[in-house]
Amino acid sequence: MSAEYDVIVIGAGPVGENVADRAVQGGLTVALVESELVGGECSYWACMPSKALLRSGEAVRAAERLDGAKQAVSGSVDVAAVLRRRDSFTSRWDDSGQVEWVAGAGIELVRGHGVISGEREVTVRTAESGATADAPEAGTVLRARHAVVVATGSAALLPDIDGLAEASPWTNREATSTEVIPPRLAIVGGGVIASELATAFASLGSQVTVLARSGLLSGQEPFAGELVGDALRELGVDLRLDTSPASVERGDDGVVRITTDGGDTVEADEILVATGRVPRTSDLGLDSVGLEPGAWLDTDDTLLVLGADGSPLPGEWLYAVGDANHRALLTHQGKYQARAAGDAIAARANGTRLRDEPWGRHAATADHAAVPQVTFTDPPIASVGLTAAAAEKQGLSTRVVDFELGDIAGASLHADGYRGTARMVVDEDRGVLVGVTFAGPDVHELVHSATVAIVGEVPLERLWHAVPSYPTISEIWLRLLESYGRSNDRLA
Ligand SMILES: Cc1cc2nc3c(=O)[nH]c(=O)nc-3n(C[C@H](O)[C@H](O)[C@H](O)COP(=O)(O)OP(=O)(O)OC[C@H]3O[C@@H](n4cnc5c(N)ncnc54)[C@H](O)[C@@H]3O)c2cc1C
Ligand SMILES: NC(=O)c1ccc[n+]([C@@H]2O[C@H](COP(=O)([O-])OP(=O)(O)OC[C@H]3O[C@@H](n4cnc5c(N)ncnc54)[C@H](O)[C@@H]3O)[C@@H](O)[C@H]2O)c1
Repeated sequence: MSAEYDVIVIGAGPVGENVADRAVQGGLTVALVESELVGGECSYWACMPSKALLRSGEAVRAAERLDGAKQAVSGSVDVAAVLRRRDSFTSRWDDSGQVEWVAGAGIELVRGHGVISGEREVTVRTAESGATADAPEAGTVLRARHAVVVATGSAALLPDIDGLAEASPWTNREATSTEVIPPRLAIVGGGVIASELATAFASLGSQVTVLARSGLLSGQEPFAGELVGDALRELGVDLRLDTSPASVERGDDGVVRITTDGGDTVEADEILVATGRVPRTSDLGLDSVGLEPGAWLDTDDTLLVLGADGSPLPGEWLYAVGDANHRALLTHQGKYQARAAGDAIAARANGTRLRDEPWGRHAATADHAAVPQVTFTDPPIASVGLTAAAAEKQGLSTRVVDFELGDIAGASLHADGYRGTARMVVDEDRGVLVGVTFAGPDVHELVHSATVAIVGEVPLERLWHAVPSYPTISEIWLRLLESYGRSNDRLA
């Protein structure tokens, strides 16, 4: 069986859904191929359930930090209610709502595992078709008139640790969909997933031990990891930094015993691996078009896949968006790429003008300059652009300004004993911001102001005229600019 469409998208996560939608809006016909649930990792095992597991504990602690409110808080988080709320956000792992959206958007959903079987050709394997990795030809063949888009996302990386694979470790999937809060949970890793899920499970009553090879959140400003580390310790988490498991064993009693590289032993009921991601490109037929199976897919800024010679494949037909291209492993950034790619495919197909210059409609320029991220720890870390260290590494002439958030009137009103730090990194040659980090309670929503300033390349002289309201935490902007200006001609 075969069928022809203008565009075939492999993977119906948030990013695949968006690229398909944009291509349809550009007047093209689109088949969207999905092997599991429409909505992808983000909806069912990542962003949504993890935030649902975190939010109730955060709300309770926010009240506990505030005199007058803390007296109203009795008891602890209701675990069963939190799990019910998580279940409602994942629609109990039922994708019919998203399937309905796909149909309403005019996209043709094809269930099954998509494999690139040649130029502009995808073979979809289903259990019924009898196709296998060795005999993929038994599947349904889809042909694309214009483009094939890889939006297959990423999966948890399982590090090569003696005994780990045999110990039935949890990945983000088991952790975010669990019905049981393990009394003792060991988490391997010190990045965003480890920090968020340590916060969530400690709030839900687990005794959590974190084994992190380096510090916490090491890709972010150093004060972020320090603040989150202190908060995790206050939640009772046993933080073992500069530590990795040397071996892991699950005994007949079900208990996981971890021997660390320092020779210590940690016992736990479950072990969660949060040590990074691998692309879901190993069984995707990449070798059929000269690409390396299992690798992240490099792209240009219109998201066209680049071959080994650094140029798009002949005929410019293969795109990669979202986690699969490793530009930024974040839903919002993948969806931004999807808008650029979907519109670029339509422009190329319709022969209309391609705006692929930096910051043009069809170029994902922000991936290089202004990627925002909120780490939903308690307190959260909200950052965009470059850290001070990354800016220095790029050879920029920078000035770094820090200010304690607790010294802002709005912050001290917001929570008693408010503790947090903000940093802005200024490119001194251009007089604009290249990076901003806020670390403190309820800073999540502040980050978009910084994103606008960076993307708009707003000169600091002009930013000075963006007056934050009193008494809000946004007054951090005034304090950062005052601190910068007092010893700098630009704002003197
Ligand atoms: C625990 C956790 C928490 C996170 N929290 C956040 C957050 O708060 N905010 C944020 O921005 N990001 C967060 N992320 C990252 C976010 O989940 C990813 O960046 C996002 O899911 C990427 O979207 P995607 O569409 O590229 O891939 P995915 O969401 O992984 O979707 C890919 C889809 O492709 C399908 N697929 C794969 N291969 C094939 C094939 N061959 N044929 C057919 N279908 C296929 C898969 O079944 C899946 O449905 C989190 C990640 C984790 C693990
Ligand atoms: N709120 C959000 O935006 C959010 C939430 C979760 C995940 N994500 C995305 O998911 C991606 C993956 O997150 P992640 O936390 O898995 O990866 P990561 O790359 O951020 O962190 C991996 C961590 O594991 C540690 N590590 C690696 N091997 C180890 C070992 N053998 N022993 C001990 N520690 C080890 C590393 O030192 C590092 O701290 C992130 O890049 C992020 O973009 C985003």
